[in-house]
Amino acid sequence: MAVVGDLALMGTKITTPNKLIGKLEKRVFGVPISFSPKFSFSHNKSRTAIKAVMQIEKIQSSSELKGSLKEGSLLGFDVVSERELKEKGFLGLRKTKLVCTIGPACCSLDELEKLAIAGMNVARLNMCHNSREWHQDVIRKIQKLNEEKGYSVSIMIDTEGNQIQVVDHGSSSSVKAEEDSIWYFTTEKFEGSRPFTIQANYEGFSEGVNPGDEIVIDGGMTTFEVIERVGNDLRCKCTDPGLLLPRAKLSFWRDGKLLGRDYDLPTLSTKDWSDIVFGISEDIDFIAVSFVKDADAIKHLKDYLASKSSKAIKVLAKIESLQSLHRLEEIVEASDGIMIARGDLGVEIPLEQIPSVQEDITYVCRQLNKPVIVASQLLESMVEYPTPTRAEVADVSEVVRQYADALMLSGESAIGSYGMKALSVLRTTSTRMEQSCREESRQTLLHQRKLGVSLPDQIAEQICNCAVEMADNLGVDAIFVYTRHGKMASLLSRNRPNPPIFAFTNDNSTRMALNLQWGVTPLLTDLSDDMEGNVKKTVELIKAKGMMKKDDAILVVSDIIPISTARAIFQSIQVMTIT
Ligand SMILES: Nc1ncnc2c1ncn2[C@@H]1O[C@H](COP(=O)(O)OP(=O)(O)OP(=O)(O)O)[C@@H](O)[C@H]1O
Ligand SMILES: CC(=O)C(=O)O
Ligand SMILES: [K+]
Ligand SMILES: [Mg+2]
Repeated sequence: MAVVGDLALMGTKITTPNKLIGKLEKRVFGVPISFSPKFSFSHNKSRTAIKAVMQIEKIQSSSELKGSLKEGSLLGFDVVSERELKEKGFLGLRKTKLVCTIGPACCSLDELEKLAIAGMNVARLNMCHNSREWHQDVIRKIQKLNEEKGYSVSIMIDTEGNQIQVVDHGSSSSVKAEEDSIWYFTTEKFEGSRPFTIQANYEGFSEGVNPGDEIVIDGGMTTFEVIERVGNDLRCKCTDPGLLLPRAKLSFWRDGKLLGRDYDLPTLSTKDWSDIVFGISEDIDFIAVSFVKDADAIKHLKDYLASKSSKAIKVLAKIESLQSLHRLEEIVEASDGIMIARGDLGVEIPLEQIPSVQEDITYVCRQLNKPVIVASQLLESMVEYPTPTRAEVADVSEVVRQYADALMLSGESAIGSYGMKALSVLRTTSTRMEQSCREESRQTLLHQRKLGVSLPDQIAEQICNCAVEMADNLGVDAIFVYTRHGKMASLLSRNRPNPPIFAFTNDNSTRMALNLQWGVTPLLTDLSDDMEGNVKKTVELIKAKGMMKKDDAILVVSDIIPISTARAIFQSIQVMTIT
């Protein structure tokens, strides 16, 4: 071991394998590692010493490691990551996660397995559609694939939510509204055919709506002008002809602005609660809450889950209304992640605002360390056609360039004829853009919107910020993190490092939650209080699978490991080379 310098902060000796000295001197010590003055490395809490130590040390040869292997130790690599790693090496692992909406076009065991093989990390079930039995069947098929065939696909349910929409427009398919045709909007149920009548789902839909206001269908598919009120009903003229689809969404506008009406509809309806209870009983991993207005519903649901489910089901807030944009930060803070639901968002804000709103939400999520999914119409043309438009590929690339955690398919996989192809377009496009981001050293650009020292746990945040800076500067092959609840893994991911992050956890719900996190490959394994033992064991297991070779360099970050005797919490960064 060679001593290359003191880290002035703590007077800790920094030691490093000889191979890395050159790189270290030039690239780590050449670039100042800055620490916030607020940050203190060592302080005492009553009866608990918290100590953060940064050490770089060489871990010795494989024969030494072998001795620490416990018989029967397992390393929960999913078959897809394992294959990808063997084929493409550490740097070839895709970082951006992929979510697929499951629907009639992809719900057989065989089709679900094909999606899993093609890289689906999370399966989304939209509770707006289909029966309870259908959803249960899909969930069980995915769990069967995970258990019996070694995949690791997380399951998300997406609530129906409360929104104003068409329940009946006189047809089971789409209906054309012609220019100047007169239509009746009502909540009254009608039997059989009643031409030019649209039944809305909510009694109060016309409250506060005046003659002269506009009803916009599905964000601009068709537009009507209100001519008169007849009781609760509205008589309207079609001013912009177009299509009325089943379950089309209605929004109300005055003088070019959305009519901001508080409908007094709860974010989670009775049906949503019943779907949530169902989801808990089926052991799902994520609940995406539709039409979130503020943080209250999210907090309420999280409290409920904490009391009802032993597993940590993650709650994602869908940003798809104007109201949610006004309360963005509090919603992001309260939730475990965000979905930018561009479909409904485009009903509430002008379409040209979506790209910048998407960028802003993505930025807030990274600052607050919450994973973010960009959803809807990424490859919409592929619902019908086998190739995407160039503009769609450019959109997907832009999402990847913005470092969103995940991309989502909706109709493309649920009802489209080319779901597998669409997933493969997401995979190849994201891999390509990730590669060019690395090549162009976009880290520099990334740092222009520098991560602040903003999170409550400053020690963990600083350790992870420094660890990623080191990992990139040293050009290590992988980052290993040992984490029980996934916090350190997500803090590393937040910095969007060049090398992949292998997150070793002993908690299966942490593993399934990390499936949504950019650049993280979660692995289920036993963890003991002996940090050194954990590292040795996992390295050896990965070596045994032929995934690591001599001279590979790995940066190791450990989460909070209680050392029983000292009652201390120990967090560290280590660098090791495989000999
Ligand atoms: N489980 C399902 N069964 C039948 N059709 C489905 C199912 N899931 C999705 N679809 C179909 O796929 C299309 C797109 O799916 P998705 O649910 O993602 O869109 P969405 O309506 O924009 O979502 P949301 O209602 O959450 O805003 C839907 O219009 C629906 O026709
Ligand atoms: C995904 C979704 O709910 C939307 O885009 O509206
Ligand atoms: K939904
Ligand atoms: Mg929606």
